[in-house]
Amino acid sequence: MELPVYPPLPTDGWPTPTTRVQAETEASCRAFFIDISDLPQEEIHQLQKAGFLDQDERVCLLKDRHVPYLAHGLEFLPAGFQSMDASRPWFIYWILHALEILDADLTSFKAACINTIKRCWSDALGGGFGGGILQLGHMATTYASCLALAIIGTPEAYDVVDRQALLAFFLSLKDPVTGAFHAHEHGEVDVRITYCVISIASLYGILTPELTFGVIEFVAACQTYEGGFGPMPFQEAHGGYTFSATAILSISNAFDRVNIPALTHYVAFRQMSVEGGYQGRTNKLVDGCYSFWQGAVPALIAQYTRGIYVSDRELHQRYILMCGQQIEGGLRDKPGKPRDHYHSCYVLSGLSLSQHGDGQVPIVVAGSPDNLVKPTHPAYNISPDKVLLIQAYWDNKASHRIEEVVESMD
Ligand SMILES: CC(C)=CCC/C(C)=C/CC/C(C)=C/COP(=O)(O)OP(=O)(O)O
Ligand SMILES: [Zn+2]
Repeated sequence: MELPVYPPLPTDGWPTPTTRVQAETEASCRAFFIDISDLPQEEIHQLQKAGFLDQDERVCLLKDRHVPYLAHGLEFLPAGFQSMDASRPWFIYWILHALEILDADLTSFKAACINTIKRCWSDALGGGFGGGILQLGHMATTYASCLALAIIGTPEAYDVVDRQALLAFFLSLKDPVTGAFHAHEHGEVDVRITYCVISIASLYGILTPELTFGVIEFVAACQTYEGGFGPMPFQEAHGGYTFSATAILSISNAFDRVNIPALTHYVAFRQMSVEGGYQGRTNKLVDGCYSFWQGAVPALIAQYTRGIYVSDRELHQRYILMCGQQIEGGLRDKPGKPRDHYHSCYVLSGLSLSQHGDGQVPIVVAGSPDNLVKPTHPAYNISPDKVLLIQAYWDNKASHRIEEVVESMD
């Protein structure tokens, strides 16, 4: 008689449920990796008619379907998204950024986006932008609001932000023990929220020593034995936090404070060898949003990886194009999952980074050459031009202010 194994193994023949779902995911991706040379001519014609293949039988980014899906999301959300009423600035950021990557015209949305974000400022409730009108200010929705205004990129948009009130809001949520930041009063403290503060403060010209005090020490303490970063010291490394930590280090020019070879190893091994996309953490499944959260790291550390860009960019783009697109428009986590605006934003951001790298490596465009999209800044995830524009805007204001003071002294 065969002896039992404690605890009992699953009865479906797989050693663990994790092994089973990984194998299922690989199989579902393989089904999408069409080898054109294997297809009958009739099927090729159908895929060309559907817009998925171009005349030369190369896979296409369905720009003409993603743009209307995204634009429609600003004006209408299905009932199933009701719980997202506390995420209005997030929708605005996700959609505007995805549209800017696709080089769509944002003009007709700008005024209503500015009006919505303006009304989310939470004056009576302690400052910050909330997730909706009359909602408590929160660091994550403040981050999304300020990024959306930076994408809109006009003085009217920038001036929605009272920078002194914003700085006061940030400082009110600084944790005196760790130097990191709370998401809201009594809320969680982690490296993601700290990234929200550091990136917005650096875009809005308010990155003061009081704000940055202790931040790099906190970030360095979040690096784990795997080489990635967790939300807090001694917690599991994950793509969302690894991006946040790496972007803070990039903005602060502080890579000398962490173990870069370990980080390089971590991010290189989060790219899945069969699927081509990224997993969020070790032994978990591929997901399109990590095309950005993990996929930004090779760009952020490119100058420290001895001329090697630590991502297989062709394989990555194959995952995005063949597994990440919904044929009706919109992008997704993986085959079998429905499209949504969060994934549309981060899958396209990941595609852009995979194509452009850190801006110093040659561009790689998999599939049709028309798949080329606009670049995104790997640390801020808005257009690099919009980063320069907003930073120049505050610099100019500061120099005008200095001129006024000097003139008043004459
Ligand atoms: C700047 C900013 C707002 C950053 C957000 C970063 C981010 C995406 C964090 C993810 C947090 C997390 C622990 C997800 C795990 O979810 P899961 O267990 O469902 O997913 P998994 O299986 O892929 O790990
Ligand atoms: Zn995801």
